[in-house]
Amino acid sequence: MAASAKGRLVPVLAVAAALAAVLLYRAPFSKSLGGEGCSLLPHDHFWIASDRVVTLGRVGPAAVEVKGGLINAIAVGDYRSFVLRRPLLDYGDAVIMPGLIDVHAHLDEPGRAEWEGFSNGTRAAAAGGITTLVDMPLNSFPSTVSEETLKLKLEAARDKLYVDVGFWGGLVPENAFNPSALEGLLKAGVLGLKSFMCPSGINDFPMTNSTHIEEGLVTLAKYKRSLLIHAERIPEAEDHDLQEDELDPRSYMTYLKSRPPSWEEAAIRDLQRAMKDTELGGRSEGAHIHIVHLSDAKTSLELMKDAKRSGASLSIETCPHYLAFSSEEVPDGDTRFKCSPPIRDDTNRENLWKALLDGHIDMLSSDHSPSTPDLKLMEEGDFLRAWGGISSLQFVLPVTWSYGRKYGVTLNQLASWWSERPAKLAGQKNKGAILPGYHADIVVWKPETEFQLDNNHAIYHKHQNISAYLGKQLSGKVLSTFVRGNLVFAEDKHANAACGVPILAK
Ligand SMILES: NC(=O)N[C@H]1NC(=O)NC1=O
Ligand SMILES: [Zn+2]
Ligand SMILES: [Zn+2]
Repeated sequence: MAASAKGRLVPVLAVAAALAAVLLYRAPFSKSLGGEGCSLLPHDHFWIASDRVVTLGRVGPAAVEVKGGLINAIAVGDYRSFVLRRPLLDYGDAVIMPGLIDVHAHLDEPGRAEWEGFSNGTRAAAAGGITTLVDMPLNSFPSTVSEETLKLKLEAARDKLYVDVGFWGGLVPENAFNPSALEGLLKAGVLGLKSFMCPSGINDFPMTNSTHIEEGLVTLAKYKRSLLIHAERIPEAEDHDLQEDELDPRSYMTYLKSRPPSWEEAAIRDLQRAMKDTELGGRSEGAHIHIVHLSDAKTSLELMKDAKRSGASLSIETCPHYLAFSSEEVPDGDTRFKCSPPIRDDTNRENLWKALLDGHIDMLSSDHSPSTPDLKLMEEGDFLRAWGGISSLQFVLPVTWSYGRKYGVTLNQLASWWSERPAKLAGQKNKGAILPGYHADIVVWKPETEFQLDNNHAIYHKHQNISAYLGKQLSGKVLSTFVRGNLVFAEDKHANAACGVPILAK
């Protein structure tokens, strides 16, 4: 009777309730683990449920039916009183949320697999509840700037992906004025393009100016794809108040002053025409500009708010390290915190949170950009010469949650910043939410579980000691990660086979 009462809520349950043969797993479910191959579960059709399922804009008890890699049905309400025909993974009060989509990660393969690589990087992603990531076109060698180099990426990725991976291509001076080369790259399947407005630190990925960008956008408009921009530019009349002999390269302040907010501001000002071009009726209507890793929460942000108000197709991301850390707390010589644009002061950090909560910053990404430890120059602690990039991929969920609790961050906001909006940016129509018909890309996690991120913690990065988060106390443990219905990570174990797929735009 109880089941039929619930049947009013979700009719599918009335059908399920009539069927016998209940198989119930209660997580943790060690005995059920050990599936061969792609999934730690030996099932293709099952239900997962908990008291906190993030779906349909709400959080509450629900059961999610997974069938053939897709979400088949969602039954909201007191699922424990239902009788379900298929195996049910009952996660109790853990959170069931759409898997995270990280639109900004550097996996560095081919060419620099010793920095990270597809296998380690996607295992770290799975362990962190990330079910899709989009790889940046630089830091691998060669950079992904042509149809041919995309092919090399795909070859290098074969059989190494534990989560699904898409690819951004590079917009560089060599292809920016060559629409047929760009079309070749877009047709080959990159989800969009990425360019730098300052030196990237990678020789075969030169910077573009605003003219290159305006031209590239015209081609992107035809394909309705996005241009991601690293927006920092060295202003022409840089009045360096830094005297060479005053520089202490171990001081974080030296590094901070060497890349002031005016660099971000100069780039955004340069982009004003390009942003205008994306408006309805503009030269590049249909294209979209996405500013990666915003650090300056002041003038750069205000300029972009204006552009959005005028109708530009524009989105903004920031990264957990800009929300978690402030320049005041970066220890001198600790180059694990070096990234560009730099982590700024505490007031700026507060303003970034405010902009995110107010909806002016649209989404989050990791900008996971590790290197080998030697390039971090940890012994010298030289901020000016060390590799700039924060290693963080596995920890973005607990970091966002742990540092966001003070600001009252909700699970729905996490799902919007980490799944729904990134899916849209990457053009993934069936990812980014728990909804019928969508890919069963799901993270199950316990927000309340605290852990110390120390050397005893299983870290799947190639070089765990370069992560800026090491030593931090975090809250939020990932229990299970599903990619298209495959249980790819559970109980600190990965599935045997890497069954993530490359995502190519059509
Ligand atoms: N090349 C590269 O990964 N650069 C990244 N690192 C960083 O800190 N900011 C970036 O853009
Ligand atoms: Zn960048
Ligand atoms: Zn980056």
